[in-house]
Amino acid sequence: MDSFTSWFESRNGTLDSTSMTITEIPGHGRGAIALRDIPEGHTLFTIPRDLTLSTRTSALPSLLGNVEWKRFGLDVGWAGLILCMLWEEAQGPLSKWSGYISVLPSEFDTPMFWSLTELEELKGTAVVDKIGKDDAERDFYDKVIPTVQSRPELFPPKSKHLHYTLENYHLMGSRILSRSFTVSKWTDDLENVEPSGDASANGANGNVDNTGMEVDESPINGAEQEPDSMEESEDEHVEDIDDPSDVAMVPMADMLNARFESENAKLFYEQHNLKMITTKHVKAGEQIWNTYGDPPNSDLLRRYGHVDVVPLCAPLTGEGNPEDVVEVRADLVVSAASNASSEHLQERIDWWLENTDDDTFIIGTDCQLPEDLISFIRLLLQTDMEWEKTKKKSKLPKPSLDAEVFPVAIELLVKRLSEYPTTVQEDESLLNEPSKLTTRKRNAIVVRLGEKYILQGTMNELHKSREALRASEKDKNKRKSSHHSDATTTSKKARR
Ligand SMILES: C[S@@+](CC[C@H](N)C(=O)[O-])C[C@H]1O[C@@H](n2cnc3c(N)ncnc32)[C@H](O)[C@@H]1O
Repeated sequence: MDSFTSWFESRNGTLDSTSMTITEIPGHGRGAIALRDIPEGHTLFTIPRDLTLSTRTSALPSLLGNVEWKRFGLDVGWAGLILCMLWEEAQGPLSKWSGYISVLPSEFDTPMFWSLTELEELKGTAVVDKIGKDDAERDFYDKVIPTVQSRPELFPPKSKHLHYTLENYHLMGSRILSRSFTVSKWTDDLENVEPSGDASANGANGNVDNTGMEVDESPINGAEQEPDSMEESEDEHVEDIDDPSDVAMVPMADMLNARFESENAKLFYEQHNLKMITTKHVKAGEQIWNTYGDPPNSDLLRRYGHVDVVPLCAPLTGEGNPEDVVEVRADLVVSAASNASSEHLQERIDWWLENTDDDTFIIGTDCQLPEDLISFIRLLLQTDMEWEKTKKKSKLPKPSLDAEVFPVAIELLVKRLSEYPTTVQEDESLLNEPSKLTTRKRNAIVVRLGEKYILQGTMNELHKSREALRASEKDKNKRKSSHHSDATTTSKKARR
């Protein structure tokens, strides 16, 4: 770490080494530890914008030329930044970022690098379909290889097999996925900024924010020092951002780990610098945590290779990630509803997709059926006459949980649970013997068990609501009939 810190400071980064140090933390890789009590609002380190590594700051896009950059499709997605990182690495000590690239991790526990047997453990979860290995491979062959072959003076043929390999491409992609920030252009200077890909304008005016790591605009209470003009990075994952030149690697800021609701430092950005500032008092010896936006474990595992396990809130009990979710595909809803519904569903499904674009429903740890799911089930259950009315009014069915919806919803949850090859009990007993599990297997079990807890919890909540509905209907009928017999008695009395 010493050589990295020296490199960082030699490039005008500043680090308060009396307050924090970067060190190995068991189970977390490297992380930042407070060396003393640090007040809220304290600047831990500062990164000049031009020390961030992106397609705005690397010289490669301008050397290649904007027209060629676009011709090879490097302005779309992450291929451009990955190529910049491969190229910077190939420059060795001549690269401005050599002291940074050399300390980036070369091994990952993200599912991108799992064997097929390991991936089997994730069957049924939201992870498997989102790994994106094939898309990355396509970009490598369609964009990177043709670019490299077109300019031997920039990419010497003998360096091809050393640096511009598919394996390295995946490695750089994973580094971006787990460590990058969103660094947009500084708004005040937008007009002065050259089109992206021109290194002369690079980095002069970018705003930074980590892949999942955040920055805040709100004033910091009790700030030891408060920068004049500061913005906080948005809680926006780099995967979702529109402009790929906003994706940036931020040396030092990416050394901080994160844990559910534990953030005590955050990256703020100013016109020329990015600053890591404490957002809470941090005691000596404590870890300094950034935030990755508290995603569900399925996303944490896919992007970062670890999971969060903390106490869960009612209606769930035990431990897991409170932000966990289960995805339920619309086609599974259709199959759960098929016994109870009309045979001609395709027209309704097409209408639903046209009107909502919703083909997946999300259930969270509150274990409540989402309104859009209830509305979709009701659409499938409508009589032909009701369906004609819905079409005419162009209005989604009301999301009310009625007696007809319950059996379909319960059937749906049973079907969704059966997509996992193991049961809750089997997973729990596997987790009870941690010494028999690899980290990857343990993490896969935590992800799938978290999803199953939600499905089971939702089933319990549904049974409770159904009982409550039955009881209230019974009550209503009772009241109706006693009202009826009262009325009969009264009228009999009146007749007498
Ligand atoms: C932005 S980097 C943080 C620095 C990293 N630990 C390192 O050694 O360079 C993100 C990576 O740190 C690790 N990490 C972060 N938070 C963690 C946590 N709560 N538990 C385990 N690993 C964590 C994961 O490997 C993740 O991919």
